[in-house]
Amino acid sequence: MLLSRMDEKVWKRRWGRQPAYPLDCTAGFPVHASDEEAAALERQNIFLHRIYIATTKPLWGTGTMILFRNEISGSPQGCFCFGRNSHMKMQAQHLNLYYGTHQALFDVSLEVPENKVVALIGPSGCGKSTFLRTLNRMNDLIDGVQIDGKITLDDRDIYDKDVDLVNLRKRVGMVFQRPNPFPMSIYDNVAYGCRVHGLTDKKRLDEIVEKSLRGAALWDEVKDRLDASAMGMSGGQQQRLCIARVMAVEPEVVLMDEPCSALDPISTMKIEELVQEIKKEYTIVMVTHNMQQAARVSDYTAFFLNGKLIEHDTTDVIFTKPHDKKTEDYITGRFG
Ligand SMILES: Nc1ncnc2c1ncn2[C@@H]1O[C@H](COP(=O)(O)OP(=O)(O)OP(=O)(O)O)[C@@H](O)[C@H]1O
Repeated sequence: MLLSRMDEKVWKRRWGRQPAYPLDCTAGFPVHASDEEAAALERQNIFLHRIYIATTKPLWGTGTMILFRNEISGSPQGCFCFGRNSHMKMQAQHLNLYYGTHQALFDVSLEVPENKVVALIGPSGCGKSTFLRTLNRMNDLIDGVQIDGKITLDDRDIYDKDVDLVNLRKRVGMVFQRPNPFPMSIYDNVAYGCRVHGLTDKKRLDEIVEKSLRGAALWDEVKDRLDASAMGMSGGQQQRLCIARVMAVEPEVVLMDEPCSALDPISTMKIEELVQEIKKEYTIVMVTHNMQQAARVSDYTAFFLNGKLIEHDTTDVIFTKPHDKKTEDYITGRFG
């Protein structure tokens, strides 16, 4: 008998908090029981006497999973997840990628929870940027790239034939390693994407430009020179401008490929603060070489090596008690 739902009042009384639905299980065994089955268990007090809590584990999401085992046999009986279980905004499943005959990604499966920051780490050439680019099909622009596997955005495969790439890249925006403002005014940089998508109303554009620049913590610095060229800004300002430009089209996911690698420490700090702030509204996947940065800004960390995803977990777990020796060696600077 497996538990997946219990009477909420009973649960609340016992655990002092509301259970979260839908429940799920990452432990690799099913958790389905009807309400009647769960209630029947409760009536018989089976929950109390025969099943005990064996493990609590933070989930790849935002919840905690309690795994129940049979007290006598020790076999898993089910699990219960509480806390809010994040919606998985994007999921890669068994992804392989080839540049011509060179295979750069091997069977990568990774979930990206909504409104979280996922850091991709690993030594140079391990496939972080390649993986990042698969999330909005930027690799399609490279000749000879072949992909198999699946990547979903809100459960829809982004590699389906009828997916509109312009719309996909609006929903999944990208900030590059080096700030790449367009050679035009600050205002026009931010308004660019909206205009491409057909927005011409000046008042609406003004609102969007201001909101995006505020969102990118840049408004106060540039509000009096919106018509000045973006090329005259500092590197850190340019990178925040690029983030504002992405935010202006209201993406759901923001991909960042080492967004601070060309920036000084103060600009880096500003971008990190910005990432913390904007994750309330966006889901962020960030490639970084900087371990401290991954530890500071991300909720989850995925470690890549030689095109393989070695492991992924909460950032806390990856940095304090990784499961794989290779991860530990990399985190502690023994290689890479
Ligand atoms: N356009 C390309 N054509 C052919 N091979 C490529 C291309 N881009 C990347 N690769 C190869 O794919 C592998 C993964 O590269 P990728 O740039 O994704 O790694 P990375 O982990 O992001 O590295 P870095 O940290 O140095 O940016 C490498 O072997 C690289 O040489």
